[in-house]
Amino acid sequence: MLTVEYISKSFGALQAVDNVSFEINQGDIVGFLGKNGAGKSTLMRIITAFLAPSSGRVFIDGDDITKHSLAIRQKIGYLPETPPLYNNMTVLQYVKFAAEIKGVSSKNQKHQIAKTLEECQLAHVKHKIISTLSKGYKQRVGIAQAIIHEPKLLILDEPTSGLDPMQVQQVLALINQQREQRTVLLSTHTLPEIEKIARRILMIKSGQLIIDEPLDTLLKGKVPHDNKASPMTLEQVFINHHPAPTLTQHLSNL
Ligand SMILES: Nc1ncnc2c1ncn2[C@@H]1O[C@H](COP(=O)(O)OP(=O)(O)OP(=O)(O)O)[C@@H](O)[C@H]1O
Repeated sequence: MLTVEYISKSFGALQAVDNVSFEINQGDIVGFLGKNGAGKSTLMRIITAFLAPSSGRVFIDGDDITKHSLAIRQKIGYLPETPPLYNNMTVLQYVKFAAEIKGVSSKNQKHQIAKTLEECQLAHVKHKIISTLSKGYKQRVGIAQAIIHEPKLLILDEPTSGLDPMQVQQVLALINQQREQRTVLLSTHTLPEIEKIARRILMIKSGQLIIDEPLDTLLKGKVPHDNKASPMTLEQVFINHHPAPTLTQHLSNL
């Protein structure tokens, strides 16, 4: 359903995304991993048509996103790293506003808003002003605006960032519920948690895609440059691909 073909993006001399290609099928939950600055947000912004690539193309259901951008946006729900919330609105006002700008028909709005508030466990705070909510609730409001129009593809940029452990569990449970209805691509640094819900892992390093594998295969363990295989956690996989610099390398970077 999502095809990313040879995407590159430069900011001046910086190559933020470097010739990345992958496909995601309907119904997958895909964890998108990488160090800070690896290029995750940039790629997500390109997939959601918020940013134009320097080269390459993105297709959703076979349609080039640059050529069908309005229709395509209807198929995508996007939660950026900083949720686009209006803090002085109530939850209900904001979700209604999101429904309107995303083209939910007035006939369906009441039902759709109630369904989304229920799904995101926000019904009991619907009359609260967003600025008064905890970060976990705010993140769920961010997810509500992303799914209000029933998109087929949900792109979530670090949805668990800055949340306490309970809030992380709640947000991940909500994301996990989405698997029945949508394809989900989410970036995160909470690796033990993503290990519980993702089916597939993409890892990006310095703008390049270095891993695109089913989670099960990845956790069977294959140490780079080594033939040995032993089960490992996602955290170990990540660390193996991001070895700490040697003292000499560290000093030469100073
Ligand atoms: N608008 C921009 N102008 C210039 N450089 C940018 C811009 N957006 C991103 N970058 C740079 O591109 C690189 C990739 O950034 P990006 O935000 O995509 O990384 P990331 O993997 O999402 O990191 P994080 O986990 O910290 O959010 C970084 O070096 C960043 O500083």
